[in-house]
Formats: sequence, C-alpha cells, structure tokens
Amino acid sequence: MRIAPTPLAGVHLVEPEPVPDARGFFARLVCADSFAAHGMVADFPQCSVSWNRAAATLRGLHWQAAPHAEAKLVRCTRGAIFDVAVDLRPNSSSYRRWVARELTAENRLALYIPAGCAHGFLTLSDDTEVFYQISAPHMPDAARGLRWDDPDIGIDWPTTPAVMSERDAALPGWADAMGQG
Ligand SMILES: Cc1cn([C@H]2C[C@H](O)[C@@H](COP(=O)(O)OP(=O)(O)O[C@H]3O[C@H](C)C(=O)[C@H](O)[C@H]3O)O2)c(=O)[nH]c1=O
Repeated sequence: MRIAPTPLAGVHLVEPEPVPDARGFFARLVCADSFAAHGMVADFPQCSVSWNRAAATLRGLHWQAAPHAEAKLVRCTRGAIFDVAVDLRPNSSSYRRWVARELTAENRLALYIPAGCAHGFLTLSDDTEVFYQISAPHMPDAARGLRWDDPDIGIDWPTTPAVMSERDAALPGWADAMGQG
C-alpha cells in the first residue's frame, strides 16, 4: 500500500497496491508496521458503515472529545464521496485548516484521520456506502460537531448539500464548537 501525507498534519491518504492474477487481485488495506512508520494507529476496535440514499448527502463535521478521541480510516465501498478532515489541534502546524479527497468504490482510496480532527463527507452519487475503521468506541456524550459551512474554515464543497440530519444542520460555528469542551 502507498501512504501519502496531505497538507494536514497526520492526515494520510492510503492507496492499496493490488496484486493481480488470473482470478483478479489481492490488496492489503491496513498494515500495523506501515501505519506505525507514518505515526498512524492500526488498532480499530470498532468498524461502522453508513449508507446514503441520495447524492449531495452531508454527514459531519464530527469528532469525539478527549479522552474518547478517535482516529478513523474512512473508505467508500459503493459510490463516491468528497471526504473532509479539519484540524482542531491548537498546537498543530495545520490548525484550523481543512483537506479533502475524493474517495470512491473504484479508486479504493482511504483517508486516515487522526484524533484531534473533525470528519465529514458529501456524497457524490446516489446509493453511496462509507466504511469506517475507528480507534475508539462510540461515546454519545463525547460527540462534538462543527457546522459544515463555517466561514472561518471555508471548506470548498463541490456542491450544496441537499440532505443532512437536523443535528448537522444545527451544529455550531467554530467559536462555539471549540467551547464545547
Ligand atoms: C456514530 C455512531 C452512531 N450510532 C447511532 C446513533 C444514531 O442513532 C445513528 C446515527 O448516528 P449519527 O447521526 O451520529 O450518524 P452520522 O451523522 O453518520 O455520524 C458519523 O458521521 C461522521 C461523518 C463521522 O465521522 C462519525 O463516524 C459519525 O459521527 O447511529 C451508533 O450506534 N454508533 C456510532 O458509532
């Protein structure tokens, strides 16, 4: 697999390297040694999936507060997403910056998002499925969020969301979100 850095500290793009043969191919998706060499965790005690009926569905921007902060490896297993990470770490060289990558079932790319970053995505096609490998269990009381269109972050979404949860539509802007503790 190829692990490439992004402009956000600790956020990496993981690209499988398929080994082809007459049957098709085999490819590794996670490797503890390779991940550790890039400062990434590879222990994912919880895996989740979300299915999204329509294109332009937005989920996020979410994270879990310490001590329940989670690293995530996110991939699109059907359809396509515009996947976004936002750096919330005050001591990070990329604090308050965002990065996005197009993850699709066809490119099999995965975005590694370390603890201390918010995550969200916008679907680019109907019938899109997103698979998460997560380094910490879901703790509802630790759930935090930032609104998708916060002007201080300025994410350049490819299109206006058409579908989102009431929770996501009501998420706070940066100042209030950082005051959530
Ligand atoms: C996250 C989660 C949710 N749930 C339950 C709670 C709700 O009854 C239902 C939907 O939850 P929610 O609306 O928070 O789902 P998303 O909006 O897709 O949240 C996710 O979206 C963004 C993009 C992420 O990166 C996180 O993985 C996660 O926050 O699933 C669980 O049972 N376990 C879980 O781990």
